[in-house]
Amino acid sequence: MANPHVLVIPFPVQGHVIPLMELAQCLVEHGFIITFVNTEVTHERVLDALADKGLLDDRIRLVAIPDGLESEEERKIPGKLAEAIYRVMPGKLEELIREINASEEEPITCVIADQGLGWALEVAGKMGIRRAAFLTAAAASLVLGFRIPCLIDDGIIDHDGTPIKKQTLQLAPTMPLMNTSDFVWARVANLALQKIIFGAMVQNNRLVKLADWLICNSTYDLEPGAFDLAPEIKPIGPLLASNRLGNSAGHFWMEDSTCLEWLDKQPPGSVIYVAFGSFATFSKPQFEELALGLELTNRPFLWVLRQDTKDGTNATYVEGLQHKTATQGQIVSWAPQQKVLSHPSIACFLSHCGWNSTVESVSNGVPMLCWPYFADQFFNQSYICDIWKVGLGFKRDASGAIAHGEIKNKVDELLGTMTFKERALHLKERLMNNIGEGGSSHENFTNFVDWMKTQKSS
Ligand SMILES: O=c1ccn([C@@H]2O[C@H](COP(=O)(O)OP(=O)(O)O[C@H]3O[C@H](CO)[C@@H](O)[C@H](O)[C@H]3O)[C@@H](O)[C@H]2O)c(=O)[nH]1
Repeated sequence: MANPHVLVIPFPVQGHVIPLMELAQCLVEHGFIITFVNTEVTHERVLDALADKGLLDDRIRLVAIPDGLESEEERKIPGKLAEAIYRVMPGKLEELIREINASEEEPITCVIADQGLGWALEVAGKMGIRRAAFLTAAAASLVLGFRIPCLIDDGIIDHDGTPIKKQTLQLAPTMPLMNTSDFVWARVANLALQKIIFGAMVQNNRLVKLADWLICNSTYDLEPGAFDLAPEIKPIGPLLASNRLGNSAGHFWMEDSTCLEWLDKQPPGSVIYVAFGSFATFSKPQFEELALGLELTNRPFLWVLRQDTKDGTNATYVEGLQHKTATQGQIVSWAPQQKVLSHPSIACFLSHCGWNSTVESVSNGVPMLCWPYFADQFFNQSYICDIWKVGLGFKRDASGAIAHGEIKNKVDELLGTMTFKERALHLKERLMNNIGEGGSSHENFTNFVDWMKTQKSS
C-alpha cells in the first residue's frame, strides 16, 4: 500500500506552527507523506529560519497559500488576520486539495487542522475527506469553550460573552481556577471586537465538534478533570522533539545555539531561563525591573529577548545590560528552547506560561515562575501553581508592574527549597510514562495513526 497522504494546517502563529510541525514529524516516522500548509508570510519565515534546509524529512512538503492581507501593518490590527483568513483561505485550501488530488500524487485522505481553524475542517468535510482537529493549548481551554452555553444559562456571562460579575470558577476539582475577567474573549480592547471574537469562537467550537478526531498536546495526568468533562479530546503528548531524538522545526526565528555552550559552563541546577514565547512584549520600565531583579538574584540567567521586542530604547539598554552582566547572564534573540530546558544547568523557567512552554518545562522537571500576559496563560499559571504545585506566580504592585524585589524574592523562594524541584521531577516521570509502550498518549496516538491508515475517503 502507498504511503497515506495527510494535509496539516496550523494557525499562522509561532505557538501553533511548532507543535503541528512536531506532529507532522511524528507522522512521517509512521510512513505518512505530509503536505504542511502555511500562509505565504509564515512559509517564508519558516524557510529563512531553517539553518539547515536538509533538516526536514523530504516526506514533509512545505507549501503556502495567501492569508488575504497585503501588509504587516494590517496583520498587527487585532481581529484583522482572523477575518482575512476566514474570507480568503477556505477557497485557497480547497483549490490546493483539488490540485493535489487531481495530480499523480497520492491523494490527500485526511486533513489535520489547528483547532482554531474550524473552517478547514469544514472544507475537508465538504470534499468528503476525513478530518482531525489538533488543539495547541490545554484541554481546559477548549472545555471552557464547550461550556459557553452553560456559562450563559448560569448567568456567568451574557450572550456577547461579557462576564456578568468578576468571579473565579473551577469547572472540576483538578481543573485550573479561571477568573471571568481572564476569559480570552473578554480581554480585548472594546466590546465590538469582543463580540466578533466571541461569536467566531462559538462558531469554531461547533465546527470542531464535527471532526472525527480531536487530539491535543497534553496528558491525562496533567488534566484529568478536563478530560473527564470532554472525553472526546484525546491527549497524545507531551510532543517533544527529544522523544523521537530529532530537532524541533517550524521556527520563525533562527535559533542561537551558542547559549548551549554557555550553559555547559554553568554549575548544575544554577541557571534561571527567561523567555516569553513569541508574542509578549514589555514596557521599558517593566523591562528594567526584570533586568534589575535578575541581576539581584546573583544567579546566572539566560534571557530570550526577541529582536521585535528590542525597540530603539530597549536596544541601548540591552547593550548596557549585556556589558554589565556579561559574567552573570547571557541574552539571545531566540533559543533552542527545548534543548535549553533539558540542560542540566537549568534551575527554573521564568515564563509567560504559553502552553508549549508549560509542557516543555514540566516534561523536563523544571520548576516555573509564572508571568502570564493573556488568553490561556492565566489558566496555565493556575495549573502550574495551584494544581501541580510546581511553580510560583508574581504579585503585581499598585501600578500593575512586577517589581525587581518581587522577582528576586520569588526566585529565592522557588529555589530555596527542594520541594518544587522534587514535585516537578515526580510530574515529569508520570508524564513521560504516557509516551512509552502501554502509556495512554502512546495508545491514543497509535489508534489515531491506525485510523488514518485504514481510512478511505467517504
Ligand atoms: O527562544 C525561544 C522561545 C520560544 N521557543 C519556542 O516557541 C514556542 C512558544 O510557544 P508558547 O510557549 O506556547 O508561547 P506563544 O508563542 O506565546 O504561544 C501562543 O500559542 C500557545 C498555544 O496555543 C498559547 O498557549 C499561548 O498563550 C499563545 O500566546 C515553544 O515551543 C518554545 O519552545 C523557542 O524555540 N525559542
